[in-house]
Amino acid sequence: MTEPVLNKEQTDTSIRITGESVEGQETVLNEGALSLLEVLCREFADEVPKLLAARKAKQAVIDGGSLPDFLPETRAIRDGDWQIRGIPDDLTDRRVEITGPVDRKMIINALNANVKVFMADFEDSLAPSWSKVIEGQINLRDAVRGEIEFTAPETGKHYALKDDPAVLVCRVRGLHLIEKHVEFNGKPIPGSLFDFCLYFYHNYRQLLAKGSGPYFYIPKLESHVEARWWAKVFAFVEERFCLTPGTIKCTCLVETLPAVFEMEEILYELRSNIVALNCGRWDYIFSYIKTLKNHPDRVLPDRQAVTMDKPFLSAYSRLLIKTCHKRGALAMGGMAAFIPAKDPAQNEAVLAKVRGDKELEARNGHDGTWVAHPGLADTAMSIFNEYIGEDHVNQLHITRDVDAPILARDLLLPCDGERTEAGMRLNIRIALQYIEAWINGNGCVPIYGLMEDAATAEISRTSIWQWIQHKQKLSNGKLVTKDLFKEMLVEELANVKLEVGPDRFTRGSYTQAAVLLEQITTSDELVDFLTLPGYEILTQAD
Ligand SMILES: CC(=O)SCCNC(=O)CCNC(=O)[C@H](O)C(C)(C)COP(=O)(O)OP(=O)(O)OC[C@H]1O[C@@H](n2cnc3c(N)ncnc32)[C@H](O)[C@@H]1OP(=O)(O)O
Ligand SMILES: O=CC(=O)O
Ligand SMILES: [Mg+2]
Repeated sequence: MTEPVLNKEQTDTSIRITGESVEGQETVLNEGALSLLEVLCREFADEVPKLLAARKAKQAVIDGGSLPDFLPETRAIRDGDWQIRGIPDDLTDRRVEITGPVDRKMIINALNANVKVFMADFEDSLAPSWSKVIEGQINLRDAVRGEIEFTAPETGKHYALKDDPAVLVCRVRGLHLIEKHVEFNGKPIPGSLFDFCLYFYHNYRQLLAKGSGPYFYIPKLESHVEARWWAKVFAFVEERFCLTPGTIKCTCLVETLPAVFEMEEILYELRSNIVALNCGRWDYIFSYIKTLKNHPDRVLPDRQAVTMDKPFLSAYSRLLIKTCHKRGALAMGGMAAFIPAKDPAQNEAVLAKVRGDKELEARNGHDGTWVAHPGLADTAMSIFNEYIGEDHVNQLHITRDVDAPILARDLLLPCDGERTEAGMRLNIRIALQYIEAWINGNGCVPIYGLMEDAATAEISRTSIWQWIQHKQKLSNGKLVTKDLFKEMLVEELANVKLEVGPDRFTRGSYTQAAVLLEQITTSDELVDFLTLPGYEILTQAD
């Protein structure tokens, strides 16, 4: 049965759609979905600015010289004997998950890849223009119904789902992002509520009917109070749709420094709905820079030197595993940013790096990992197969009980490594090219053989900001200043022009990207997320 269609600005609810019409939007912006969106906004939207303000208040204390620590007031939760509610059958084996934006062709490729799960991303890898967000929901709706097909206009190649596709998990936007094309009572609504509402509403019945369920990845949480907000959203929706409590399942990324100190509490707040935590290492590194931005002894080296074997990152991975397994939750690893190279010899080197990274995760006791590209799925799969063995489907039995306790100071250890001119210039070129892609609607791009998305690019631009603020000397003795950065920016913009060629450069928005990069790198206040000013540019014509 088709539901009534609502056109731009014509709802009888307090929800107002201000975005331009997108082809096919009537299938996802229908009366039922908008009516759920309205109640969700009425119940929960007002709390989001308060949660964001609480982040700022906590940050002010750390900026004043304190370091993050485990919370004394929640000790009883950490000491208590409790478990999460349980893991549905189709989420017990997550040894390899592919991630990718909600582009139609990529969704089909991802669901067909040799992986257990596909994380369909409205976050780090998506520049959330109105059309991309709506098309993404249409694509996922079609995918859930097994009706997704695509023919590439350039090649004529036809894409369709194979039998037995990967399990679908939808990553919604973080709490800091708004969806400005939808207003509730005259104000833009939280992007997270929009993504959650549409994916849930259009797919929960079909997913449950085939033995799966409405599964979500929740990004960039900073506290258990934010987790409580999500728990309330889930419980509210379950009750409204007469679903058994715990039908909605989520995996939370632990990808901010504040959140690593509240992992037990996050699991506890969401214990009815949560099945796993995930080491979102790239945002975590970005958050380490951001959270400790006033601490001169915590300045990071070149981005390439910040690898998962560094003590502070190793402590993060091991504590996450220990915490999850104690509570019956899975502990997912993260993303190696390498992507396959066309040249076979170079590709061997890429696969060796991916193998090393995945072995470290599997050896630590992670239950699964992420790959950015189907060409890496077999490599990750073979490593996790080896560690998980024939008798298990995950590593929940690895409790890490014999490890020495992991303390706050382990999570906060400074990271050694050089700060080089080459590293600074590379950060500039990466940030420039990524911002240029993002403001033109492409949230994930290959740059110099690596996958770059919002999280990796944040590291590049905040590293430079941090080096300027803390008057770092590069390994060649040069002092990092705003002026040095500006000089390098001009030079690296010229280098990017040489690399991409004059045609691409002229067609693109590199100068606009350089202006934004200069603003956010030389401002004394650290801009919270590059996607906030980026979103203004991305949507300025709307
Ligand atoms: C920090 C984090 O949050 S990590 C999570 C967010 N990041 C991501 O999800 C990264 C997703 N990955 C990607 O977007 C892409 O792999 C990129 C942009 C890095 C590279 O893309 P491309 O340059 O197009 O890769 P390439 O040309 O090698 O692709 C080959 C094929 O694999 C497909 N492919 C590549 N990556 C993916 C993916 N993640 N999912 C599905 N299909 C993919 C391409 O669509 C292409 O298909 P085709 O041969 O049918 O045309
Ligand atoms: O979302 C993942 C990350 O590494 O950031
Ligand atoms: Mg992230």
